[in-house]
Amino acid sequence: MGDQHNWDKRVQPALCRILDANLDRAREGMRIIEEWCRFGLDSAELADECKQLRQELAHWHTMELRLSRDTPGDIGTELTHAGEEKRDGIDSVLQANFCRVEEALRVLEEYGKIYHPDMGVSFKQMRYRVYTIESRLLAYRRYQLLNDAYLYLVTSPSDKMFSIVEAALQGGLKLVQYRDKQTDDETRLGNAEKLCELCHRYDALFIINDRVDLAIASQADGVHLGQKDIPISLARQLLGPQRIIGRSTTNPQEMQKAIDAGADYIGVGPVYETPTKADKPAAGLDYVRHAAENCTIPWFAIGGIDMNNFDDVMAVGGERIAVVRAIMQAEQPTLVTQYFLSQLTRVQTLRAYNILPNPS
Ligand SMILES: Cc1ncc(COP(=O)(O)OP(=O)(O)O)c(N)n1
Ligand SMILES: Cc1nc(C(=O)O)sc1CCOP(=O)(O)O
Ligand SMILES: [Mg+2]
Repeated sequence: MGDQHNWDKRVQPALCRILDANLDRAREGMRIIEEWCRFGLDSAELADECKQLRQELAHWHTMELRLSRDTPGDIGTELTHAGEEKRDGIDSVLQANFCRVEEALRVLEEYGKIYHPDMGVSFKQMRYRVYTIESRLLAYRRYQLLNDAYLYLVTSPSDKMFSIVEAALQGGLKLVQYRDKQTDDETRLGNAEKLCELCHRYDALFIINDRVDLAIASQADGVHLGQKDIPISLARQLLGPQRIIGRSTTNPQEMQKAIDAGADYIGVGPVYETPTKADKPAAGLDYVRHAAENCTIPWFAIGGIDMNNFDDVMAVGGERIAVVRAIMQAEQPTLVTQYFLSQLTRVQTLRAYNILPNPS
């Protein structure tokens, strides 16, 4: 009986300290995530969900738990590891804090079960809500980046592929597609993983041409499918709602079908004949005009676009462009990227002020 009493006297304060420390950890982590949802993504809905979770955590953070705190006597305050000091960008801040919150909630769930009958279930539910926020936040961010991307680089095989892509990213590019019809799958997967890491380092989206399996394996942000690739509905089943799916279109019927099937963006082309896709006859500027008037999702004019004919594409309503050779074969990919981006912004601004008439 005496032993039991002594044991309880030791366990109870330790339990309270564990719960107090992990409630703090979870609340702080949630706050960091909430700030990004609010100021970085402008998402009132996600910020509100984070806030509600913080409030539920606060509800469990009772005076008894707070009073158990003994910071000077906590041997853990001195313990850090290298990973805590290093953050490469927003993604790594968010990832670190999601891990922190999820771990803390797991600790709260396990130890909470012996402190209060409702604690285990409550923290388990919170942990699943955090997983959902994590997935939604990733998807939200992807779609926001897609919406903001006006220039799309589609790669072609080159010994200098990585340095060209990096140069374009340094110029401000935010959307890259890995297109490679020549290499074996092992090399393709290796290239895709490397490009994905590179793009994410620059906060840019990474899409894979044709191959859903490689998109999943390389953690790409999405896939681009042509008319002869698998249907969008199947790709959606495989990729889920959080990854981007693009579709090539050559005429108004294909455009409408892609929109109805749930494509996130479409390619509109080939605007001009192009050696990069020699087997496809040009769809021409009329199709660009049609897309400008009717397309309800982001669309990229593609095929033979360069600095010389850029204005012609804009004159019929072009808003976003996708290019291969114009950047992959440029002597100065950073400068060409900057040129296109500045021109695309200029067109947007002139249209917003009605200075550049919208084509009829
Ligand atoms: C942005 C963009 N638009 C169109 C295409 C062409 O896709 P597809 O018709 O499947 O032809 P391939 O590129 O696979 O030869 C694209 N890749 N990207
Ligand atoms: C890959 C591709 N798809 C096209 C389509 O219209 O579907 S045109 C194209 C190639 C575009 O290359 P470049 O910018 O070198 O002309
Ligand atoms: Mg294809």
